[in-house]
Amino acid sequence: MSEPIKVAVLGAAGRMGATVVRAVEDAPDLELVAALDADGDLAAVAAAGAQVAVDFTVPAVTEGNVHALVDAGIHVVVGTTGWNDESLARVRDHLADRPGVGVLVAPNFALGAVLAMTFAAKAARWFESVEVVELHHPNKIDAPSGTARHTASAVAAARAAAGVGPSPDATSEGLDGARGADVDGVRVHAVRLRGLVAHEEILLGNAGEQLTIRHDSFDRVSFMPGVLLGVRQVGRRPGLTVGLEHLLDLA
Ligand SMILES: NC(=O)C1=CN([C@@H]2O[C@H](COP(=O)(O)OP(=O)(O)OC[C@H]3O[C@@H](n4cnc5c(N)ncnc54)[C@H](OP(=O)(O)O)[C@@H]3O)[C@@H](O)[C@H]2O)C=CC1
Ligand SMILES: O=C(O)C1=N[C@H](C(=O)O)C[C@H](O)C1
Repeated sequence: MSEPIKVAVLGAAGRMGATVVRAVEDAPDLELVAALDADGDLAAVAAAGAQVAVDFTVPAVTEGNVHALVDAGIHVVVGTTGWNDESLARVRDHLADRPGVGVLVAPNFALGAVLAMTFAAKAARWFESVEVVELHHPNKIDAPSGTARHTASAVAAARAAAGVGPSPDATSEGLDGARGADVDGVRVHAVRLRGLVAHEEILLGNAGEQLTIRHDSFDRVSFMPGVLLGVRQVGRRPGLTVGLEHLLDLA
């Protein structure tokens, strides 16, 4: 058997980070060499000989972590949300100067969530109306979720490519926020409720019919197969990859 991949986890005391630490420790082909939290020194990741770092921290620090790790020649798997076109472009530019280094940014590592997004994008051109509802635990700091943003963008791109116009909406008065956030022209609604983990519904409507695509993560272990797939593959994918769908042959 070949040498195990040396892995560091950033945000290791968090809900996701702690789950990733356990998953890496349980994987015979991976070796946990560093586990850092907010008070940790990023230099410890390179000092420990990490080949791949997994980032589940907070939107305010994740981009800085990625740039520092890329400088150190360490591949990065990022689950932290809050990324946008500009921050992704900065990482893509940085990687152009570091050939051989791979970064995977995925808003959702649950296989079912990736499939739900893919199915929604495929269905979107055939329906007059599409809206996205995401439902999460109330400790989540960003809204709407990274998954919902990624889904809405994919739906919008698929509709634009097919020449389908915006969902009909006669709303001309009401309270601010009642129609949710506008992501590339697709309405996205965020629910925060004690007891939930991570859930998403894509509602697609035509006259006389509705298709609902729903995914539920009941436990954070649901994200682990995708995270470990990313850890195993990121070193073989130089440059920036956005979305787990690219590793699943679904893009
Ligand atoms: N891609 C995916 O599949 C998934 C993505 N997520 C995303 O992952 C992120 C984390 O979620 P979750 O685990 O629930 O959040 P938590 O708040 O539980 O965890 C975040 C952790 O990061 C730590 N942290 C803050 N700053 C730093 C830093 N500079 N270096 C290292 N660690 C730091 C925090 O420490 P402290 O509390 O001390 O500040 C905390 O322990 C979110 O953006 C969430 O949206 C979540 C689930 C799945
Ligand atoms: O914060 C969470 O919990 C989650 N965050 C990700 C997101 O914002 O999409 C993924 C999943 O929904 C869980």
